[in-house]
Amino acid sequence: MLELRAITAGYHTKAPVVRGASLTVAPGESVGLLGPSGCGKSTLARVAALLHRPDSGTLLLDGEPVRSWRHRAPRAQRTAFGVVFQQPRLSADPRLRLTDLIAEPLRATGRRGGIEERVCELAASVGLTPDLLDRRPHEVSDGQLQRACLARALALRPRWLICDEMTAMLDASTTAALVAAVEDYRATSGAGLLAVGHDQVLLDRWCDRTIHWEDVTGRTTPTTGRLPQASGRRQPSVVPPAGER
Ligand SMILES: Nc1ncnc2c1ncn2[C@@H]1O[C@H](COP(=O)(O)OP(=O)(O)OP(=O)(O)O)[C@@H](O)[C@H]1O
Repeated sequence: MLELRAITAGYHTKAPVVRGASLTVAPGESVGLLGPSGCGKSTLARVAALLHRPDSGTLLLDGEPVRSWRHRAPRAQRTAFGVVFQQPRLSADPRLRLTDLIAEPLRATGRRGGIEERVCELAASVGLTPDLLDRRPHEVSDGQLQRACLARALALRPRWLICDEMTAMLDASTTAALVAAVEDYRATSGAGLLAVGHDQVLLDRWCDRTIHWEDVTGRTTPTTGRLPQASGRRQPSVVPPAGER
């Protein structure tokens, strides 16, 4: 269980951007987090992934309070998370070939043997063809680079996936392919998912439940279900609804 309780966090202690946020993701559950731009979703997602220390509040991982963040967190906790961000070009070292980008977590955790095979397996799981693996980030499209970033996030077989607007820059078919790759991984691993985004249609179709920022900060109860017709936004037919996968 991943539990955030009354988290307050930000970049200046006198002016936190997240105040008293609480949410829970059960093992194997997929939760969508919706909210307007700038409300603090990414900050909260970074707290959940142990990448940003909160000013106050509690993060419980399988019932154990997390006491350290970033490199100070125990390896077993750090590697329990796979994180994919919105902008792959900001999270990929431009000097690395995609094969080395995907292998980064394997090398960082001291794996010696079988790295090449594991990279090939991961690349295939996200739909990256072998010819792309020798290229550097500037030689591939945003969608191809995001596939590599997802493969990197899956490299250590995380128990929790945090996807922070993973598909915001991508077209419908690449979005569908990435969501399918995440769901295939979750189906075999039982990993839980926190998917942050602006697109309620996508999150409703992808996740078991969708929570709104106001709910996370404590005023109403979580919601599920479909976007009202009045929104006027089309549902991307390429992403099967939760429950039909
Ligand atoms: N590293 C940082 N230093 C200072 N302020 C920051 C930093 N990162 C984000 N902020 C500020 O914190 C607030 C919340 O940002 P955050 O990225 O968490 O919001 P968000 O809901 O994810 O937004 P979006 O949907 O546009 O990505 C914003 O006002 C932003 O300007």
